[in-house]
Parts: sequence; C-alpha cells; structure tokens
Amino acid sequence: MPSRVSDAFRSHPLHFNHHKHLDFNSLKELPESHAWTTSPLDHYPCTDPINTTTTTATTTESVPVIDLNDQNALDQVGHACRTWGVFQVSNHGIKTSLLHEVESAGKRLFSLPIQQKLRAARSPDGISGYGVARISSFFPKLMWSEGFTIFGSPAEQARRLWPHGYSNFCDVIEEYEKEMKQLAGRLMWLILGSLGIAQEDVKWAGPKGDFTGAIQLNSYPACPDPDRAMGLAAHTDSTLLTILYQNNTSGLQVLREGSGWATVQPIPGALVVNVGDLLHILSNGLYPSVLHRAVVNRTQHRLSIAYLYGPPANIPISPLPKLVGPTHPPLYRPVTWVEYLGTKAKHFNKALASVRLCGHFNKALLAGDDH
Ligand SMILES: C=C1C[C@]23C[C@@]1(O)CC[C@H]2[C@@]12CCC[C@@](C)(C(=O)O1)[C@H]2[C@@H]3C(=O)O
Ligand SMILES: O=C(O)CCC(=O)C(=O)O
Ligand SMILES: [Fe+2]
Repeated sequence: MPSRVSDAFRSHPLHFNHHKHLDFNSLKELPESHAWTTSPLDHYPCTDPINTTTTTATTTESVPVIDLNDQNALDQVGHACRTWGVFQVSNHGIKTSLLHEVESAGKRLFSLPIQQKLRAARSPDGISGYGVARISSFFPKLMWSEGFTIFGSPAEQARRLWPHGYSNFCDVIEEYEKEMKQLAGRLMWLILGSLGIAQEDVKWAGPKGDFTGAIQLNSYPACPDPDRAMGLAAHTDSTLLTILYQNNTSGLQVLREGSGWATVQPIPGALVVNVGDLLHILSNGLYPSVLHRAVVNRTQHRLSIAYLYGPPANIPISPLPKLVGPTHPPLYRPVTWVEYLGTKAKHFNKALASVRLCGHFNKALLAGDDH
C-alpha cells in the first residue's frame, strides 16, 4: 500500500494519449470525441448504489451563503452541511488580491500553446501536472476542460512550462496553498464543531497533524455546442472538504436531493465549500458528500481553482467515536486518504460504497464497474 499521497495512483495509472488533448480555442465545432449525445447533462453514474435513477431536473434554489463573522455561523454551517453538502463563505479572510493573482496565474498557464502545456503533462501514475480529469477514464466521451494539479511544491512543473520565468507562478501558488491550508483547517473545525466535536475528540489531529491539500486549476473554454458538452462530469471529491474559487462565470452545479441540480452562482470574493467523501465517513454519513459537476457555455471562458483538503496521508479515517453508539453503528470501515484516492481511481462512484461496512454494498456492484 503506498504511503504518500503522491503515490496513491501507482496501482491505477491513467493512460491517456496526448492526441486526446485538444487545442480547444481552434475548434469551431464540437468533435465527436467530446459530444455527450442524449441528455448529456444527466450522463453520470449514480453515487448511491440503491438509487440507480438519474435526474435531469434543475432547481432555482440557492446554496446557502454564510458570513464567517456572523455569530450564528456554526449553526448555519451545520445546517448547510446536513441539507446541501455545500455552502459559500464570505468574510473568510483570504485577500481578494490573492484570489485575483491566482486567477491570473491560472489564465496565464492555460493560455500557453498546447505543446508547451504538454511539457508538464501529468504522468499516468502521478498526481501533479497538466492533463484531463482523473475520472475521465470512466466516461465514453471526453470533457470540455483541461486541468492542472499541484501537490506540494509547484516548482518542478512550473519550470517545465516557463524555464526562465517560473518564480512568479510559484510564489502565487505557494502563498495560496498556505492561506488555503489555514482556512481549510478553520472550516474543518467549524464543521466538526457543529457536530459537537472538539479538537481533543480527534486523536489523530494533534498540533502536529499533517493535513495536506492539492490545488486543481480547471479551465473550461467557451464551447461551440455547450448543450452537448460536459465541462467536468458529476463526482464527489475524495477529500475532507474542498474550497473552490470560481471566476465570474457560472458553471458549477450541485445536486440537491429531492430537487435537482442547483447552480452555484458566483459571488465576487466568496468561496464555495464542498463536503468531501472523507468528511462523509468521519461524520458517519451525517454530512453527506455533495455530487457536483461543471457545465460549459458558448461565449465565456470559465476558470476555477479547487483546494482539495485531506487528512494526514496514513491516518485511518473512520466515523468519530462520539457519533457512533448502539443506535448509530459505524457505517464505514477505516480508510486512509492514500488508500481512498486509490479506491476512487479504481471504483469512482462506487468508492464510498466500497468502504461501507454493511447493508448496501455487495461484490456484484464492483463487478459491474465499467472502467
Ligand atoms: C487529491 C486529489 C483529489 C482529486 C484527485 C487528486 O489527486 C487531485 C485532483 C482531484 C480531482 C479534481 C477534479 C475532480 C476529481 C474527481 C479528479 O478527477 O481530480 C478530483 C479527485 C478526487 O477528489 O478524487
Ligand atoms: O469547476 C468547478 O466548478 C468544479 C471543479 C471541481 O469539482 C473539482 O476541481 O473537483
Ligand atoms: Fe470536485
């Protein structure tokens, strides 16, 4: 079993030929390779093994917006996690200037010629670098997006992109990583606090607890046929939580049980917070991870920057003792972040069910994997 997050994909490499990487800006029509025929926007495998239906419904309900300086923030966060699995935050303490700098750094990167971006291509079993979303291999069609993942120092990849001028990119990314790690920690304790969990209840999260995060830059070029394309297919994140910055173009949608897909409207300066699968496990299912996707549009380029926050790599994550008892048996077995990332790479939407202790999951489900 690999022990480092960067080795999580060793046994599940993602083999994608370079010819699958397109120069989006030169295309006037949607190529067949990217055409998600028949109801493209509901073309996703279901996360719940019991409920195999898909939904095309949309809703105008809006995701909660929480002012972190509000004295009721704790309760609001708890309510949002229970009912939506996602919320937006304002007054989060991240300077607008840093958000704009990281947005410009992302734009600069994605506007490079494709051959230059491919110099920093993510290796099939690696974590960092330029490439298609890891989940692409689970879908018959390609997504209308490109991504760049950074885990740890951005220097190695940035040097390949800009051999003589990479330091500005690195400085911005490193500053962003530092600020995001701090905010993610604050949000995690706020979220756990809303469940009555204090820091001392989480044995592995002592002052030395080495939480880590990856940065995922996502670019969604304007698309000639947006109704038949998919920016990023529906998925949940394999994280404790994800903090997402989106530019002023909408595209992120979240699935609200019983209602349908809700668009997360960009609010200048606000950040989106998603509940990930590991928080779902830690909370014994009280705070379910949110299914989300990104759609594209005909005229505007969209950029998003996700900070994917996880626990120390090798700590087994299981439902918190305070949340289990005779009437609330633990629903998930312990799993480390490294192991879970590998499981997601292998089973995708069945990963969470595959670590479920009893009831819903059975081997037949895994046998049905269409990887
Ligand atoms: C830590 C990680 C989570 C992630 C895989 C990654 O190694 C870095 C990229 C992340 C991302 C972002 C887009 C959606 C996603 C499913 C994917 O393909 O790459 C997530 C992965 C995840 O949460 O499982
Ligand atoms: O671009 C978006 O809004 C979603 C990105 C996302 O879900 C991710 O990076 O995990
Ligand atoms: Fe995501």
